[in-house]
Amino acid sequence: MDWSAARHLPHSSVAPLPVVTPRTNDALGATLATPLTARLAHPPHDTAAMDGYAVTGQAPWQVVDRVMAGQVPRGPLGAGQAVEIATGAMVPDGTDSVLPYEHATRSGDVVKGTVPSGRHVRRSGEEVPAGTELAPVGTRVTPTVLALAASAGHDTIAVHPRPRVAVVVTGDELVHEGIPGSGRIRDAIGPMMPGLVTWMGAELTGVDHVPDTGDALRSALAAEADVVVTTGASSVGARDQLPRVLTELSAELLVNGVACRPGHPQLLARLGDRHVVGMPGNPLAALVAAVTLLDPLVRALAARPIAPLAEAAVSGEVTSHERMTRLVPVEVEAGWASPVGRDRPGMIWGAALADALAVVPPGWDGRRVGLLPLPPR
Ligand SMILES: Nc1nc2c(c(=O)[nH]1)N[C@H]1C(S)=C(S)[C@@H](COP(=O)(O)OP(=O)(O)OC[C@H]3O[C@@H](n4cnc5c(N)ncnc54)[C@H](O)[C@@H]3O)O[C@H]1N2
Ligand code: MOO
Repeated sequence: MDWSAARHLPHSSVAPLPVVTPRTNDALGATLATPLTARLAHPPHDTAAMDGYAVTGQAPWQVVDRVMAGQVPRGPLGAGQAVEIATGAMVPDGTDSVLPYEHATRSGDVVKGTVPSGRHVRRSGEEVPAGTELAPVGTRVTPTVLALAASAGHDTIAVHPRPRVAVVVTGDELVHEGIPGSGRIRDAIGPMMPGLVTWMGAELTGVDHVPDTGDALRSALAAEADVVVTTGASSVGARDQLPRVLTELSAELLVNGVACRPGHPQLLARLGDRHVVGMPGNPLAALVAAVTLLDPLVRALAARPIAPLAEAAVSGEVTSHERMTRLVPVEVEAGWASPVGRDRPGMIWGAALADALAVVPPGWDGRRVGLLPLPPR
């Protein structure tokens, strides 16, 4: 399948996860499924914007009370009266303005000073009338959206949750610490995935290492998750079990091979209510599959749109392939993309020094490239 078609496929073929209503504070990273509206006005009552005196009528004023934050004034303010007041405290009915301490002269219970009418009083609903739509459906719940939801009175919010992603690393040759012995290599993809999955906005349920057998892969695919990502075992070798196991499980193959370099043997399959992303074992090829299929899948499940590609002019040597889209690790600076090299499929070195993967389609005109961002360096 064409690279761009593969990247866009999750948005036409995969429905968002069902709506849930977690406690507001637990909804970080999810996507609003209903518009966020103000359940209360902001400010909720007339409040002082400065520490000083709430006053009404002409100076001098008689100080009759004191209202600190969270307290309710005992009664309305009459002409010639003042109450000492804290920023954010509720002003008494009848308050005209707040005279800041800096502009006030007090002797005993009498205060003097000048303040224009209406100054330093925030009126109820002046910033947000109750019922206002604050954020539309599809908004990602960021830390500031959480703050907004809480201040608007929401104890729970309706969201599409962050997809749960389980990572399954195959490869009998892999070791996870020390210097590998003959025939063995260090696992590079297992360490890459947690940060990548979290950066994409999904929730990692775990990274499992399984032997290269059909049985092990089959039971790993049953992980409790919305998406199971496998690495390795995707090609046509004697121990490359994934295509066979998916056929045995009657999985529906949505993408089976993508016309890109590296990362050709990547796949996307539906298995009941879960999805499987099969990533090649070569580490750069795995990264390509993660940004080509996994990131759009996570977004589709989370009801978020696919990210539009930024563009850059190219400085340095980049060649296109006659049939395949090439994905080339580049540094990006001031609108220019420069290849960093060290980009053979088995090497993760170049990608580790890159800001993005440049998208070089077949028949590229040699001018601008699309950029798939990598996690910030
Ligand atoms: N006859 C063919 N052979 C291959 C083809 C093909 O079309 N016909 N495609 C090649 C391409 S392209 C790729 S990419 C790989 C994909 O292979 P698999 O996904 O089956 O992965 P493995 O065979 O298990 O491993 C490939 C390579 O990557 C190393 N590897 C695996 N896992 C890790 C890891 N977690 N960390 C670091 N390195 C890893 C592994 O040792 C192999 O060197 O197939 C080609 N072959
Ligand atoms: O897809 Mo493979 O990455 O070219 O080695």
